Amino acid sequence: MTNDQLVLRTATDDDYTELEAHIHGAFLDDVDDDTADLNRLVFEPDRTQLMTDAGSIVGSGLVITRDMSVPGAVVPAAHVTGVGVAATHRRRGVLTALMNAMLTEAHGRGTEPFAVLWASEGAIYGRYGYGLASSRVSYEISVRDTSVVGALPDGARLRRAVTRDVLDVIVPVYDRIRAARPGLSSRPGKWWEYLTADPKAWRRGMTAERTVLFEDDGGVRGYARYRTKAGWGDTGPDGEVRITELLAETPEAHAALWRFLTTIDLVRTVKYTHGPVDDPLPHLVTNPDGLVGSADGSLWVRILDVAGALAARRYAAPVDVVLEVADDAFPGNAGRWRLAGSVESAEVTRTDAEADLALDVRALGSLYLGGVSAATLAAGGLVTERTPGAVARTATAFGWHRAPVTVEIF
Ligand SMILES: CC(=O)SCCNC(=O)CCNC(=O)[C@H](O)C(C)(C)COP(=O)(O)OP(=O)(O)OC[C@H]1O[C@@H](n2cnc3c(N)ncnc32)[C@H](O)[C@@H]1OP(=O)(O)O
Repeated sequence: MTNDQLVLRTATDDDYTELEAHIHGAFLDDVDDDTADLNRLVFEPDRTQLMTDAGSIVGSGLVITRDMSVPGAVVPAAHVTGVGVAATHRRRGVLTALMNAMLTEAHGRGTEPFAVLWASEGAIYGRYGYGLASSRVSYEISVRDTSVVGALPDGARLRRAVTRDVLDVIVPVYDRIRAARPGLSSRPGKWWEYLTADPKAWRRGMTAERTVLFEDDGGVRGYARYRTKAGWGDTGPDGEVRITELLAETPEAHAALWRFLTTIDLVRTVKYTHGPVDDPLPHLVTNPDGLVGSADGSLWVRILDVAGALAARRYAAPVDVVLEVADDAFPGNAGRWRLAGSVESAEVTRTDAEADLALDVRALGSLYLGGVSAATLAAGGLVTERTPGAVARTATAFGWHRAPVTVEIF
């Protein structure tokens, strides 16, 4: 027994200031005067769940309304963030209550067939039906050992700018790339304003953010947002470039942006933490050994509506398969589903037919963005093959020609 007076409720606009302090506290930080109002730009109080104790906030979970690209489609997805429980109130089920409330609200809308989040710690979210669905590659590039060489194509040029001054040209580039790349999120409303606000507190010892644009006859075809830091060591200059995001629509733009970033005078190290696992960079540099890359998990997907989610995406090869799904939290997802899909269309219906594959909703979340193979999960015992050959067929169909990537931690 405790003396807690815990109340679970939806936030209002008036909760903002206390909520900011609470979330910063949960993440071991203080609210900075410069940034205190920034999150308000993207705050959705009516989708924010709070736990209060005697009226004070002790737990939070935010859902943000955005779309996410999936194989062959762009789908509304509940973007879950701002999860924090006060250190005084941990390990007694507050997160579980908040997560149930967030997922129930998103499920009840009927428009978001899945929820997605970045985990602060990978051990937390599997229990709520989230599956690890993508990885990112973090590069630390020693530019003395490797770089991208070559010249700008005729008619092409690079231009440097303050990011906020060139939103009119980079937003369309982002949106065109996003439409075809699983894992990228829409940036509706004030998202761009928020992401490019560039307050000092976000710089962590680096310069203000700059953007380099690649332009050719077709207009702006790629950009990289980045910061620099001067440094001097015993053997001379030791500067650093940190890339915020790099997006290119053409091979020329991709190569030119990386060439620029890996050949800036006085720079010895280039860091980027949002590389896609299928980035051509290792094949372009003069020496791939100079690219120190480590992959770790990024997006976690929770399927809220099996039929809606599977019908929303497309499949790399024709597939006709019966999936038997287990889902304790949302029983409407459980049972057998027949998926008939291809690159053009997908249909999902309830069926009594024998299952070809059996899997938990968590495994389905891992498969959803096309970044984790059904064969990998089957090898781990997380997908069970009931019909011989079903894993191979499903692995091919659920895969995609571009790996999921996310260039922003939301
Ligand atoms: C999407 C995002 O926003 S990610 C950010 C998550 N937030 C943070 O990391 C901030 C610091 N941490 C916290 O605020 C809290 O510890 C939280 C939110 C991670 C967990 O909140 P709690 O209220 O303690 O979780 P709750 O008591 O509901 O735990 C539910 C289960 O998760 C487990 N769990 C909770 N946190 C962790 C963790 N960090 N690592 C492993 N297991 C965990 C609990 O042991 C419990 O397990 P059980 O179901 O087997 O009993």
